[in-house]
Amino acid sequence: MVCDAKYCSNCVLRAMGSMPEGRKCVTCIGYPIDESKRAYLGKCSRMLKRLLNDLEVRQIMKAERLCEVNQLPPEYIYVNGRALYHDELILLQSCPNPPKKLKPGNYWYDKVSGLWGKEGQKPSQIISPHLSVGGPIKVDASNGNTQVYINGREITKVELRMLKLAGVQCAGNPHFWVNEDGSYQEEGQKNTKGYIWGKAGTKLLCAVLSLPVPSRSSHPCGEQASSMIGRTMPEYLEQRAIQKLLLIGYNGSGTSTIFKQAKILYKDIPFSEDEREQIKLVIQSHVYGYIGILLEGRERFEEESLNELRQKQSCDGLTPADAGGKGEGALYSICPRLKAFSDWLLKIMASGTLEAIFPAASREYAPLVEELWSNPAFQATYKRRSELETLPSVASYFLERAVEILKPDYKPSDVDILYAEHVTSSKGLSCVDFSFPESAYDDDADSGDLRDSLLRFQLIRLQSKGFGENCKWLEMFEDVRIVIFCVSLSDYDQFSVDGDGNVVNKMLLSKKFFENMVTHPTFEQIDFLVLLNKYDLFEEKIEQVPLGQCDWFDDFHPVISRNRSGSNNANHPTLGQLGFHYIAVKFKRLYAALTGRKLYVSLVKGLEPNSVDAALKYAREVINWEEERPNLSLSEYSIYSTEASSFSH
Ligand SMILES: Nc1nc2c(ncn2[C@@H]2O[C@H](COP(=O)(O)OP(=O)(O)OP(=O)(O)O)[C@@H](O)[C@H]2O)c(=O)[nH]1
Ligand SMILES: [Mg+2]
Repeated sequence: MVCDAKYCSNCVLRAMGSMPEGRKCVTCIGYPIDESKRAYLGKCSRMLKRLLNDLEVRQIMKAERLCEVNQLPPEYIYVNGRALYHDELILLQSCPNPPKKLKPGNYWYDKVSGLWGKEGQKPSQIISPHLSVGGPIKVDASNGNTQVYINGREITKVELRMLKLAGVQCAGNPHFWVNEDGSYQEEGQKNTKGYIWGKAGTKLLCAVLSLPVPSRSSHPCGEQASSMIGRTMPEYLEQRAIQKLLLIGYNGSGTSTIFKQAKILYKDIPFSEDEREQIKLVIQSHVYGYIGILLEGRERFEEESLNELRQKQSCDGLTPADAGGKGEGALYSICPRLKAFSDWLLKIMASGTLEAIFPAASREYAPLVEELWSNPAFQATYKRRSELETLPSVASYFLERAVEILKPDYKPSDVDILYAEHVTSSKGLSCVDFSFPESAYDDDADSGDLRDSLLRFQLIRLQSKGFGENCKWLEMFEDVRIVIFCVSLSDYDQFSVDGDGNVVNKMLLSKKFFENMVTHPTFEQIDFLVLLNKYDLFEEKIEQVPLGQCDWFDDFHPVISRNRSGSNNANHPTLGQLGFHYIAVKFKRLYAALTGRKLYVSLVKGLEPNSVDAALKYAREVINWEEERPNLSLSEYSIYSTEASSFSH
């Protein structure tokens, strides 16, 4: 702790004596510690644990942390440009919500709101307000250049971005007065204009932007999804910066599926009770929607078969009355009660208010759905569901269990949630933080594995629909460690309408989006990992539909061995494997041509947990390689500094 001496396990106890101040040579006792070692205070080494019993270790570590001489010297802490006095430091450390991991250095503190940060940097935390410590805050405390002010401090770009996204009017260089609860007003005015952290979305934004939000103790009822971030972890883990992974992809590429998989894989409670209740309603309204599509189809089939019947009759010279209007057309006809239900449902769907009928609908109509499901006309329609273009392919998964799902006491399973569409986030932005669980099977090196299990990651999913014309607000993701770009392999024969109203191949739309992203200035220095997703569908499809359906792939001429018969033999790759490698190379070449850099590519089956797990671990590897490069020359100390790691390139 003091002199950097190192001892072998035979001498260590003799050299340190009874350790009244923790680990120090006998001659160093009474002297302050080396500040660069402060982070190790109270964290016992393995060697000492071997030499002493549990109780002894605990006592020594406690002494090391708490003894007078090992405490932070107040004169090393500057707040708003002035060194602290002893009492001020005590006040700061003993307040209900103290700065985390206080180290010697220069800090700024906004006493009104409690915002706290390192001098020249954006806020890192919101601590207890109104503490009388340090000098008055300076305008340039955080080195902002936005001409927008909070409590006399010019705020940073990232804070301004957050304010704008949170809906705070920032035109005309305003000076805001922000209180500890987030209520704000313009300077010189009396009215509170709103609450900065009031909306759930704002907390999420702050999490993504690495900006602090008020701690739960000051907001006992403000339990939000994102306020879990950084709070469920033991404090020592927070010493490391969170590694952000940005997950993007063209519509339907599978980003929300991968996001949900990550939650299911890595969170003890992937979805809270509240979330499940919400998701249940979404799933139920989808199922009503699918039933509506089938009912619409039923009307069409009924009409078609009636028309056919009429044609046949007029050919035979009969009038409809002669035939009695019955016959084949009846296959698709339903009784008046079900017809009334059908009319009602189709009307609700047409008016776009399907979601509004919940949760009342599940109580009222569950028995009718049951009756409908066992109705022959409905079943006949269900058999022809592949003819209904608007029915998504996941519909069958839910429709098979429609009766159960539409009951009021239905509880969605994780797999239901995985398959359900549009349950991730309404705003197109969602994030989840996690650590890879320690695994006994993973690697041989146990310490490496442990280290990895302590690393924190944040997966941020951004829906492509939310991107503005020029992707301006992508800037807020400048500190992500990797961009995971998801592509649906099965899109190569699909078409969609682009922004200009043209019908374009979806793989080409994905490619265009990829080009826009990799050349975006924000991502200039950031690695990309392309996930070629939906490999399960692709494998099947490529056997039926040539890859050349997409113009970009028109030079795919695989050499197919005669006896490939779908085997996984490396000498006889399947058509699916050949196609995957071909497309991977296409993306790699495109990326190299645009950026001159190396692209990482991986194959994924989004609906299979193991596959997503492997893909995200691959992303972690890429980050690790990247990290080892610039950090080789830095001292051990910098590993623990949250600033040094990601922003050095
Ligand atoms: N068969 C198969 N289906 C998948 C796979 N990954 C995703 N899907 C399905 O593809 C559909 C679209 O996936 P999403 O995860 O919603 O895609 P998205 O990127 O969120 O797209 P948007 O919701 O349009 O933004 C869903 O019905 C998924 O269940 C996969 O690997 N295999
Ligand atoms: Mg989706």
